[in-house]
Amino acid sequence: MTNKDVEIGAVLTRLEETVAARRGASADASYTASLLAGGPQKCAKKFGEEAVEAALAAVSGDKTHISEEAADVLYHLIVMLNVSGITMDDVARVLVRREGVSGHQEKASRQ
Ligand SMILES: N=c1c2ncn([C@@H]3O[C@H](COP(=O)(O)OP(=O)(O)OP(=O)(O)O)[C@@H](O)[C@H]3O)c2ncn1[C@@H]1O[C@H](COP(=O)(O)O)[C@@H](O)[C@H]1O
Repeated sequence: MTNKDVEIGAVLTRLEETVAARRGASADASYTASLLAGGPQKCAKKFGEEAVEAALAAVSGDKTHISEEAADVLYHLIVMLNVSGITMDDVARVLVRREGVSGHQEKASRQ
């Protein structure tokens, strides 16, 4: 495995492409296809469960467990975004817009 193979942007892009390619695949052969077939509700439920599991892992302090649960969260986030018609580029654009804006500053601007 090279450094480029594990570069987070490249990994997430490959995962997003794999998830998109599973649309319409057999739910028996593909776990992703089974989630997508369940629609936004099923994907959101699964994402929520994985997010809670990651939070519990963070409290445990076990670094391997945290990394594994975080990977589950990212996978389920990408599935949930796909079923909602949102791309990672859409999310990236929001993050870029926020760059340099403190959370405190952003919150104050809403009040
Ligand atoms: N990255 C992942 C990935 N991370 C987690 N998971 C699955 O997410 C599920 C996590 O849910 P749980 O821990 O609650 O396990 P579970 O109880 O078996 O799940 P449920 O029956 O409750 O849905 C497990 O089944 C994991 O295998 C993933 N499944 C697939 N991928 C990627 O998606 C690709 C395509 O997978 P398929 O669609 O299955 O071909 C794979 O090659 C991987 O790259």
